[in-house]
Amino acid sequence: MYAFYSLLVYIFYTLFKKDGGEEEEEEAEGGARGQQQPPDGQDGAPQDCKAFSMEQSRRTKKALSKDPWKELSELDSSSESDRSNNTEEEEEEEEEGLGLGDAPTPLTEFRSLKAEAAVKSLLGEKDPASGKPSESPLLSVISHLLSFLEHYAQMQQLQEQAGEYRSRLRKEESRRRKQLRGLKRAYRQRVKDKLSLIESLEGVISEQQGLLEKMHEGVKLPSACLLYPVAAAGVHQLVESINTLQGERSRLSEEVTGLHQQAEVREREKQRLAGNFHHQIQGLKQQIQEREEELERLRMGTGVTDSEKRIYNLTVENEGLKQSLNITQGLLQQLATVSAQPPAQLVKENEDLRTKVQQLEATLQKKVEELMSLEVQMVRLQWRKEEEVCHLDERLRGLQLSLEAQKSRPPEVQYITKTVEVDSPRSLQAVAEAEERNRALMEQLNAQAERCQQLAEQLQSSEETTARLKRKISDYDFEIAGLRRELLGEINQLEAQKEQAIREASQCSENHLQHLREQLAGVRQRLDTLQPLLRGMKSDYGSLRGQVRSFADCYEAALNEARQQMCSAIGEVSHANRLLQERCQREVQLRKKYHDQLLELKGNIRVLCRLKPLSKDEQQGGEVETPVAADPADDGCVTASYKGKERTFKLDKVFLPQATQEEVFLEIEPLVMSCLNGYNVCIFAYGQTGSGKTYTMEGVSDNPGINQRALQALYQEMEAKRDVWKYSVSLSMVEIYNEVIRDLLARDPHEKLDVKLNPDGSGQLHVPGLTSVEVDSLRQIKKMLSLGKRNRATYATNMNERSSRSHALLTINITGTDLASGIQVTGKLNLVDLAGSERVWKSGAQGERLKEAQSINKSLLALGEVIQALRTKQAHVPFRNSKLTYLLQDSLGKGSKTIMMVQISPLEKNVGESICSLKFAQRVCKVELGPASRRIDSSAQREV
Ligand SMILES: Nc1ncnc2c1ncn2[C@@H]1O[C@H](COP(=O)(O)OP(=O)(O)OP(=O)(O)O)[C@@H](O)[C@H]1O
Repeated sequence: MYAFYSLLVYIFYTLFKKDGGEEEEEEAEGGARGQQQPPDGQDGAPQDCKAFSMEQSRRTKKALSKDPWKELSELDSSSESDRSNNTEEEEEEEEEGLGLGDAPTPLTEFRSLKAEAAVKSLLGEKDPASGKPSESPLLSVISHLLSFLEHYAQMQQLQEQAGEYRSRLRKEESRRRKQLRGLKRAYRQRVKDKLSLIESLEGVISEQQGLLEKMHEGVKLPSACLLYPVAAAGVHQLVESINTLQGERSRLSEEVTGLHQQAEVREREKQRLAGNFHHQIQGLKQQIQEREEELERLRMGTGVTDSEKRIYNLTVENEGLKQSLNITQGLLQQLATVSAQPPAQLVKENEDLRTKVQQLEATLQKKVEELMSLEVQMVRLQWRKEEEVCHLDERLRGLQLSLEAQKSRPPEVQYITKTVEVDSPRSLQAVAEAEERNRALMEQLNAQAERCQQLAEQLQSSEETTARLKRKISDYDFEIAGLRRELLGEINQLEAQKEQAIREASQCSENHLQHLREQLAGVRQRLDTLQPLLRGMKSDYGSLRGQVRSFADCYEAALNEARQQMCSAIGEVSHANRLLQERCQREVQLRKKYHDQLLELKGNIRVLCRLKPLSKDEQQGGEVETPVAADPADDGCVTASYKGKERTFKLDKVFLPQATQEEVFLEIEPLVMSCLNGYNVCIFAYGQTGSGKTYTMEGVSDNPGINQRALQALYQEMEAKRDVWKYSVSLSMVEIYNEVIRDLLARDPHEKLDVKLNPDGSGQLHVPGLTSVEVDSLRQIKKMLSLGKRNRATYATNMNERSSRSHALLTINITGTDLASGIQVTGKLNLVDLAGSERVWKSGAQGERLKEAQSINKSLLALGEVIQALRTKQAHVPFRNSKLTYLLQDSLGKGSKTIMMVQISPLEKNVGESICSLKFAQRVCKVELGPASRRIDSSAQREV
């Protein structure tokens, strides 16, 4: 409020104090104040008006005295080098000067209204709406001011509200998102937990089922081990206790089964071994007895062959005994393996027994070997003895035979005696011979007797040897008997040791078995005590099973519930989001509306910027990085980097390169449509050659631009309103080339036209001789447009060159008559495709080109001057300085609605031109044409 009252006091003071002589200073001050804008880019707030010092005022004056458009006019004459030296400095100055005095402030608004009111009061004008004389300027100014301030305050409030809503919306969104995330996380965790619980429970159930089945099969397992404190400790503890009990149970059952089996096997083995041992001992005893008998028989002088056989048999038996010993050893080993497990004592005992048996075996083996060697010796001796005896017997037999033969000789001697008696001489000789023979025979006999004697002696000695040998044999036999006795004793000892070992082993097994039985009894006792618990557990298990079965349903139900909750939460959030978004959109629309209203009130020229996309050739040429770019976050901002410096330009709207023709048209559609309500609208495309002006305005055959779309939209609207309004549309097309106006719809487009004041005294401009075609359909308009285009093309020597060197102007005049009241409104739509704004002088153009450049520059400079005059609200606006501005006077003047479309080529090589265009655009932004006014002719109003 304080600011408001301060402002009012200041306004009154200014109003009553100042007169024409001080106007300039006032303007400068106003400009300075107008420039003040809050740092956040909002339009200037009035409260700081007093705060700005005289220094601001001085700066403003300086800025105003430096007219940027003067620079352009100097361009033709000044040299390139001079300019390049000064460019930086001038640009800086321009930067500072930009926006001075143009910002919409209450004071400027007030001033314009004051001036308007003063003019009206001077002319004695009446209010066109009410027909009453105009109010006192002060009152109207104050009322305007108040309404403006009201609007402004409302707008501020709405902006604040919108900001608040937006921040609240953001907070709400983030909170909802967080909530949603938390819910999702909790839900996922719950699902995971439930699944793991189900898995563990399923495992427990399957185990329990298996156990139950085993129990049902009669396996006496320590099922009581399965018992555990149920439920109270929770499912988790239950699972753990079940697992541990299960482990203990299975371990115990295995142990018991193993012990049972061990005990049985050992019992069987023990019995079998005992039987085997007994049997073997019996067999050994029998064998020893047999061997004793055999030895006895040997001692009795049984034949050598039998002894051999006996020895062989004994050896075989010994082998058998060895084998049986091996078997016994194997069995003992098996027994040791069977009982190898836990009782270490048994293992040790078995080991001892085995070593003992091995020692015994070794001793037995030694003894058997000794016995065998003795037997072999004995057999050899017997053989020798028997051989000798045989030899002696044969000799004796031979001697006896020879003796008997000698004894049978006497008949031969008798024959010799007889012969001697019969024949004496001869008988004497014969007797002598016989006696001789008898002597010889006697000698032989004596020799034989001696021989017999010798033989008898020999026989005697051999008999003595035989007796000696027999004695030796008996000695050997005795020795063998002793050895056998020893062997028997050892065998007995061994047997005793074996029996002792078996006894010890069986005792040990018995003890172990007893121990196992005791353990089993203990386990059984535990089983008995745990049996009731097991029964309880069974019931618990049953209930648990039931719980588990019902858990799935509960779980499903919980899931569904959670899902429903989530859905409803999401629905709520999305609903709230939607509401907030709608609200936000409404707020944004409202804000835009108020902003537009504000602009409309101020009558600002709206400046739109369109960035041309890179063509395929440009993209292939590697020019993808562009120095001019739009800010995606702020659709009113465009930045350009030039010589390492980045400049930001704030415009009303910036279209990205990918913006479509439709998007561009949608932005300007409301303005175009206001023609139907009696407004003058002008849309002009500005930019260097090739930046897309013609594309935006005319478009291409399959993608029309603003011109065609505007006409189409106007026709659609006229069609829609045809019951209420009657419209008539006329169209004209001109081209301005080298400051000459040519009619593009005329039969002879070469004819030069001129702009003149309408002789009807309305103060309106007209072009005498300009063809204005009444059109009543879109088709006809299209025909006219193509005719104009054709004429322009036919007229041009080089169409492309020409098109960029001339301004094309399409004017549509619409007169609407309200069928009910008869009120007439007249609107005008000027659609202008300007010539390229580039600096042709740079190329050193000569002749025709120089003339073209000069005329383009002249017209564009004139446009700049007009803009500057409008911006600074000069009393005189130099519309007549060029054909272009003169033609556009209705559209650029007060009460008109104007849109400037700045076309920008984002290429590096064009950045200088682009920055120039953007600077010009920013200046145009600041132009205030005042509130748009309708052209209404109520003279034709009917009596209703
Ligand atoms: N937004 C766009 N999308 C696609 N192509 C475009 C766009 N803007 C311009 N072009 C293309 O760029 C080329 C030059 O465009 P255009 O002729 O409209 O430029 P201009 O500024 O009118 O040039 P001049 O001043 O010489 O008439 C044309 O081929 C046109 O099709």
